[in-house]
Amino acid sequence: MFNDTRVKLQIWDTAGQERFHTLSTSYFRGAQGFVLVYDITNLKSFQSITIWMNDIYEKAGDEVDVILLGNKCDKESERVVPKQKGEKLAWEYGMPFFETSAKENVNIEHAFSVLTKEILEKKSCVLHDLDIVSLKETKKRACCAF
Ligand SMILES: Nc1nc2c(ncn2[C@@H]2O[C@H](COP(=O)(O)OP(=O)(O)OP(=O)(O)O)[C@@H](O)[C@H]2O)c(=O)[nH]1
Repeated sequence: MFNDTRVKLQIWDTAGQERFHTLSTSYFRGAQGFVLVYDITNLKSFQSITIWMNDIYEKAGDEVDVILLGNKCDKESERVVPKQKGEKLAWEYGMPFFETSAKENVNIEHAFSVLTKEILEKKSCVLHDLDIVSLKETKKRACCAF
């Protein structure tokens, strides 16, 4: 629930396709938000984030909302990606960042709430803009009719 509005999320998991970098463009088309997840115990997964960001910008546009998650934060002893590196990367792209643990349910709900809120805020902005456009158009038509 956001401001008394019930929101239904439709979440698509890439189900391993990302390993071959063969994600169908239908994953990007029409998506309003992206959750980019790396594994804090796997450097390669962190390094791939930049490639995915470029893909998202290219295929979904730079207006789309993205959040970055460093998952498996319960495995502190196996960590190879410092938290600051995740924070810095997220800062460079201007996106929210959280370390999460899907296993221990750390920050998962919060992360999705933040993404949902960003999407909703953007949507209400667009609707507001559309209102302004249609108002202007109505006025113009009225003017021409005289
Ligand atoms: N310790 C720990 N293990 C996790 C966490 N999240 C996922 N795992 C484990 O990591 C492995 C991979 O998890 P998946 O959810 O299949 O990861 P994925 O990247 O979505 O895998 P694909 O769907 O094949 O792309 C599984 O063994 C999970 O149990 C976490 O937060 N902590």
